[in-house]
This record gives sequence, C-alpha cells and structure tokens, in this order.
Amino acid sequence: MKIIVPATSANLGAGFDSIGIAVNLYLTVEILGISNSWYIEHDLGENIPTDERNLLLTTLTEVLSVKNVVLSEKYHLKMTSEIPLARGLGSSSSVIIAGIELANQLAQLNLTIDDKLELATQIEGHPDNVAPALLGNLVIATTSNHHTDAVCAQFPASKLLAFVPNYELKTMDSRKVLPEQLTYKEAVSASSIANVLTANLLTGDLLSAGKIMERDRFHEPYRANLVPELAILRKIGRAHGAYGTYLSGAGPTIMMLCADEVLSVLTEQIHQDKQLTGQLYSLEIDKIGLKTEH
Ligand SMILES: Nc1ncnc2c1ncn2[C@@H]1O[C@H](COP(=O)(O)OP(=O)(O)OP(=O)(O)O)[C@@H](O)[C@H]1O
Ligand SMILES: N[C@@H](CCO)C(=O)O
Repeated sequence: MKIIVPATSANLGAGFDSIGIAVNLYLTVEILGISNSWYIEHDLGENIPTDERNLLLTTLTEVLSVKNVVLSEKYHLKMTSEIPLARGLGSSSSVIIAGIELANQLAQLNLTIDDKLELATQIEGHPDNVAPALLGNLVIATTSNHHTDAVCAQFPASKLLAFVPNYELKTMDSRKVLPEQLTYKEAVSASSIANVLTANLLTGDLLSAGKIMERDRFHEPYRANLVPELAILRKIGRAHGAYGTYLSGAGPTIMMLCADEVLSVLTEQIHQDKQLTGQLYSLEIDKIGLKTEH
C-alpha cells in the first residue's frame, strides 16, 4: 500500500492561517512489510528519525490513542519526499496527513474526510496546510472549539513559481516574530483585505486576487525581515506581469502566481538576479489531495 500526499502553500498573503493550496510535489509512504520494530527507510537526512520518533509515527500513535486502538504488528516503511523540509511548503502537514491515513489503513478505522480533517487540525494547530493536503486544490478553512469548517474550491487557472531559498525557517521560529495583538481597527482592516482576497479567488479574478494578496496585514509585514527575498521577488513580479507574490506558509519559500505567457520571462529574471540563491520550481495545482493506492 502507498500513501501519497501533496505539498501545500498556505496563507496566500492575507489568508493567514486559513487559506491554502495543494501543489504537485509529493510525500510518499509505502508499507514494505511486517517487522520486529518500526523502521522508516528514507534519505531525508540525519535529522529525520527512522523510528517511532518520526512525525509520521507520533501522528499514527496519537490517532490510535484517540481511537483507543492498539496495533498488533509493527512495520517496515519507505518514505520518499519531493517536498523541501522547513521551507514553507507544508512538509510537516504532509507527514501528519500520511500518519493519519496510515493509522486509518492499518487499524481499519474507517475515518471519514471530516474525521481526518479534525484530527489533522488538532495535531497541526491550524488548517491552512493540512486541509489542502487532504482535499487538494484551494481550501479556505477555520477552526474553533475543536471543529474545522473547510470550503474546497477550484483554484483559478494559474502558473506557480516557487522560489525556495537555501535556508530553513521553522514555523515555530517564524511565528515568534508575530505580534501578540492587533488593535480593533487593524484587525478589521486586515480581515477586510482577506475577505476581498477570498471573494476574488472564488470568482476566478486572479488579477485582483494577486494585487490584494500583497496587502496582507496579518503576518508578512512582521516576517519580511526574516525573508529578504520576498521584497526582491515581489519587485520582479510587479515589473514583469505576475498576478501576485506572497510568502508561502511561514516561509522562506516565496510563491509567485502568473499567467503562462509571462512564466519564462519571470523565470529568466529570477535566475539572473545575483541576490537570489535558491531553487526555483515551476508548479501546478494538485486537484486531488491525499491518495491511497493498494
Ligand atoms: N518527511 C518527514 N518526516 C518526518 N518529519 C518531517 C518530515 N518532513 C518534515 N518533518 C518535520 O517537520 C519540520 C518542518 O516543519 P515546519 O512546520 O517548520 O515547516 P514546513 O511544514 O515545511 O513549512 P510550513 O508549515 O511553513 O508550510 C521538520 O523540521 C521536521 O521536523
Ligand atoms: N499559517 C501558518 C502556516 C505554516 O504552518 C503560518 O504562516 O505560520
């Protein structure tokens, strides 16, 4: 059995902690067989555990404990991932979704999509990465009182350019620079920007969505110093016809949305800029989300 989960890009500027998209880089977890102890074969580096300490298995354990189930066997697994770690492309959420599905399959829990979403949001803390990783496409979601409401919709036709800087930024560290509070006036203004962004996305108006996503007041102004590449890429995007540019998740990846016609000029401009060191990915929206193959 194989579990396949897409990467995700959260926030889209003003949609902080509630809007995300699934993109076509994948985490794959394969069950190779029963084993004396849990073992995850992978080549993701020394910092990623191969035993029960791995996020995949801590998630599995948490789900089994919530459901009051004990597995009689342990397994040898193989994990491969195209998703850069701690870069703002939802690597941790992809593992959480895979861990929930692994528990679901191994313990035959018959979890519904809603069950998986509740569990994932409880584990991750916010729904903007886990919801699109599970459902695919564009998801707008909110969690309160242990319940998540999620709306899945078609993302407007667009090319995506993800610039992934050569350094990690842990979500935990990137959240430390955010303010404890906003004034009532600031909160109303920031949320009205997010509302218009959502309306533009749902009506397929990427030209307007791209402009307003750059006016976020919730997180990008505070994180801009951590990721100097955001200002550089936004300038390139504006000069060469991108719809909009935003900090993907907690960063440091920067996502640019653009039409097919300007993709090559934007790619060329980014490659030519000596201040930018990192990888550039040309991505598509994943429309499916979590997949399980038997
Ligand atoms: N395949 C994996 N197996 C086990 N743990 C992983 C795996 N991928 C990511 N992680 C864990 O998740 C951490 C990264 O999570 P973090 O939330 O900081 O970034 P992200 O999920 O890549 O980005 P963002 O949440 O901003 O989109 C890694 O340092 C590692 O501990
Ligand atoms: N919305 C989250 C995504 C990263 O987990 C953040 O920006 O901190």
